[in-house]
Amino acid sequence: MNKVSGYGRALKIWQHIESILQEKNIIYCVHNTQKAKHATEIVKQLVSNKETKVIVAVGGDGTVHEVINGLVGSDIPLGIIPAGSGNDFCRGLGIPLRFDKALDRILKHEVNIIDIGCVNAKYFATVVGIGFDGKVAEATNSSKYKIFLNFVRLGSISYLVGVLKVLVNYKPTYVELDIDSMQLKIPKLWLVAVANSTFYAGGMAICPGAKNNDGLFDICVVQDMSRWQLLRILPTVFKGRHIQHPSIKIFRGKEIEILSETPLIVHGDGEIIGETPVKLKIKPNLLYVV
Ligand SMILES: Nc1ncnc2c1ncn2[C@@H]1O[C@H](COP(=O)(O)OP(=O)(O)OP(=O)(O)O)[C@@H](O)[C@H]1O
Repeated sequence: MNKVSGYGRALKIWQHIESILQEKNIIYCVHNTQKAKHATEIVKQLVSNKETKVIVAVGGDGTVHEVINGLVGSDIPLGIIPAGSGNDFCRGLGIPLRFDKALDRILKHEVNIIDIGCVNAKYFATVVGIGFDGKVAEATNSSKYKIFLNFVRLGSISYLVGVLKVLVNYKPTYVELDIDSMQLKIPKLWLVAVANSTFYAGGMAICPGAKNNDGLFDICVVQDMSRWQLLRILPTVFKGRHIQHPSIKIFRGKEIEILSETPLIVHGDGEIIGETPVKLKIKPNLLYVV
């Protein structure tokens, strides 16, 4: 449980969840994260305990990201109580965003297996974003407006505000992109989004065809566009209609490498994970989820 997720929302949600668990006489044990990346350490310990039946992340996509990085390779399933700002992993899996419904789903215990992405030896569940996207994640995660928007229960639009802020000064750059055996040279790249599931940034359907059980990444490349054009297509991303624009291309592949003239910020599941160059690989059927 990450009480920082959703700027305090997670703690309130957990209190409700705990009373339901007690009412239903369900045996559980709660571990609170004390710092960034702590969830990975906690989960690594839990997977070696034979009593562990399900590991439930109570938090946002950042918490899920950390939990996955401790859980992959284990056959213990992951459940999620969405309590963050974006909750895009849940959207992609069809997990209800209401905590009580999400708990009902966990308690039904219908186990599915999904693919997981690997980026420079770290795992991610939803989308890795490079370039403009990385910059937006960086600006949003450390912003005061994210705190405010969470406070007024509008956390999911904080990434949208980040987009508008970064758009003013961001300069597209030259990038080389290898997708399996295909090589692309892109002179004015805004962003590359490599998706294991459809959504990022609080419900934007960046790769509307991405499925987390097909053994493939969907890759969205946005290039050679004016700021004004980018701004105009932004609302269409929520329905995935941006892919009809001639400057936006969707590819599919299993192994991707991205090289750039200047280092570009990379996020995975909304968490900053480094800079280019990056190598990505899909890992089919790696994570059990309920
Ligand atoms: N005790 C803690 N103190 C400070 N930060 C923490 C603590 N525990 C976890 N974190 C960090 O909190 C960050 C935010 O968590 P999370 O992503 O779950 O919430 P969110 O940002 O509100 O949601 P979303 O990612 O869906 O927008 C993560 O990067 C995680 O490393």
